[in-house]
Amino acid sequence: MNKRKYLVIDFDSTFTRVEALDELCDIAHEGKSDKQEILQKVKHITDLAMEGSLSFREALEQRVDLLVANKAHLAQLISRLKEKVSESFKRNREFFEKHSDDVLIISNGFKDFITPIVTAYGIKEENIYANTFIFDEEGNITGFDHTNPLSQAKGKVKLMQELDLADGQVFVIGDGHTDYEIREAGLAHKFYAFTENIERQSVTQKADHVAPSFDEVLYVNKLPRSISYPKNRIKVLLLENVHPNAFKAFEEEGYQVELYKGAMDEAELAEKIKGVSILGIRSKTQITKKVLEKANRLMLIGAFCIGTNQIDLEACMEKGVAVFNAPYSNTRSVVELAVGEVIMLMRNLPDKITAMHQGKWNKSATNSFEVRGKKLGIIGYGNIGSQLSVLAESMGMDVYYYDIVEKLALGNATKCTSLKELLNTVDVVSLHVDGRSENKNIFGEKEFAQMKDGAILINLARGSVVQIPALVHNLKNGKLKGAGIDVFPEEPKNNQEEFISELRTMPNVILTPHIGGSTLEAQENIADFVPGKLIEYVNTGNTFNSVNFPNLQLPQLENAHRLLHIHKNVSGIIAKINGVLAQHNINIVGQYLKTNEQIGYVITDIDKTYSEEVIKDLKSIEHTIKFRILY
Ligand SMILES: NC(=O)C1=CN([C@@H]2O[C@H](COP(=O)(O)OP(=O)(O)OC[C@H]3O[C@@H](n4cnc5c(N)ncnc54)[C@H](O)[C@@H]3O)[C@@H](O)[C@H]2O)C=CC1
Ligand SMILES: O=C(O)CCC(=O)C(=O)O
Repeated sequence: MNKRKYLVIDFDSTFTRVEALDELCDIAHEGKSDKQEILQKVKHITDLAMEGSLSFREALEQRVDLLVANKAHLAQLISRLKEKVSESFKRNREFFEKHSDDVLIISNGFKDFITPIVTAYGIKEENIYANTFIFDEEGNITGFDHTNPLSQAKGKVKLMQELDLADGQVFVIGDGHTDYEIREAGLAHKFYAFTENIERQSVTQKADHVAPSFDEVLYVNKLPRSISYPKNRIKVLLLENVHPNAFKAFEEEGYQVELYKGAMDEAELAEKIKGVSILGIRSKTQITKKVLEKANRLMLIGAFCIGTNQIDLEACMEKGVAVFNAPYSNTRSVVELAVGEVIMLMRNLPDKITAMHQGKWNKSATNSFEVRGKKLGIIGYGNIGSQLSVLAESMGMDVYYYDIVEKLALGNATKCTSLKELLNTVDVVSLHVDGRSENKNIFGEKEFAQMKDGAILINLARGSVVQIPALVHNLKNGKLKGAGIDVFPEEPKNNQEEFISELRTMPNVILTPHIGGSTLEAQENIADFVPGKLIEYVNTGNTFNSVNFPNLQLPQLENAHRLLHIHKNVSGIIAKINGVLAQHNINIVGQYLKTNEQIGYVITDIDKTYSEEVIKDLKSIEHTIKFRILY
């Protein structure tokens, strides 16, 4: 038979985010000149007691003496504490209401302010154990009831002995040493160090389990809870120095986040990816089958950039890993760099600048031209290419473009029907195709030969697109006037590795370390955009804008549980899902399906009551890739 489970919960810094006596002191000393000094003293005493370096009785006496508070201050404190209930307790109100017989508040604080706060959550008044203040006739706090065991050292232990909860399992949840003492005395089965508000190493190291939220306690004990999966269990790994806003967004959501400056190679990442639910990368990290094989918990990859050619999107799909990118956030930055390079190269500036640094004064107009009236050829008229078109035209350039799909010309741009036509026509070629595998090496000797003599090449797209030996050859033989290259077939993994390329030291060549999108604005935009997409997928299942999943935009989940089923795209899966639900008499509130060639994604919102059996049956439908429940 399942034993009864008692939850013994601390109040200060656990049920509420704050220490109530600190708050009371703050209220009572409002407007007084020594407020800060007294507050610091009270906080210091609280910390000493929590860490176990000062006996509780002594700490309590010292703090109550410093308070100088009265009943009116207590009323203000209660209003303040109502706003400061810990988030994970707040969202599990239903649990307290339904399990009120098994929840006990045992605190070294005071009933005078604890009772109104916790009873509002359905906790029974008779299950609240705490101290009580003594007041004088004017309502001033003059002391506390010294006979109460909770006002004494090891008070919680004494009280637990008196309570005798031997008919059940006892789980203590708290942030302080006095909570651990119950477990130490053998009066609890487990001590959960609660770290949602404060983490004390002296306490966590003694705990059976560290609980960053109350959801965690409920989850590990298989108790009903308001959210399907504790957010603190979601591990996020961010590589390649993504902007700190991304770290902040995930941390604020309650996830565990780890940040690395550089990229990782396959072996390193295959090791590191274990246990990670969300991976954030930029353009350097290769997500291969080998990495994915080791990714035992991975549900999401965020590309903090535009290109996703570094990710094996199909393998991700087969594993049920959704991928999102930032399709617009850095486009302007790339366009501005392209514009700058067109001007620089037309004026032969890289050579002029190098000469000046060597002390050579070469004032001459030879080989220097305006961009006005020159012909710019854009290959790949997507988000970047078309934006460049507009800016280049505004500088007086004649724009030509070539794309493999039909694209509407912006402004006065001229569409070319073949790559050859474009190459034969223009003075500057700027590459803005994506890094799909078909684009590997598409620009080689044949294409250079089709360019006008003295033309310029700019590649801010992908290093795999241009054949470097052919580029070097055509720079050396003077066919090209110059080049601006930001991306390379082999790029260093981090800023410590050397950049090795035949292009180094070539005349009139701008070499940049893949920084087309590296402006503070772009990185901030990306870090504001991508985490939002990933968090939304975790919380709602929304895949709108995913680059590899069928795109489903979903309504808010209200008063229902959501079943997310990812499966191989074979016929009859939705019928099987509905068959299981019908067999268990479950009412479907809403259902959404989208497929692509490889996978199907079905979302089913159902009434809240169902058994574990339903979940087991849904998970075991043949061809299921991933299944999860959301509430
Ligand atoms: N250097 C850097 O830091 C950055 C580089 N990029 C690169 O720029 C690429 C383009 O970005 P967006 O314009 O946002 O992508 P996009 O997807 O909007 O545009 C790419 C365009 O290229 C066309 N295309 C593909 N292959 C082609 C081919 N062989 N010939 C002609 N057209 C072809 C596509 O049809 C599409 O219209 C990204 O995929 C990424 O690789 C993007 C951002 C920063
Ligand atoms: O900034 C980066 O790391 C990569 C930029 C890029 O190439 C992209 O957005 O596709």
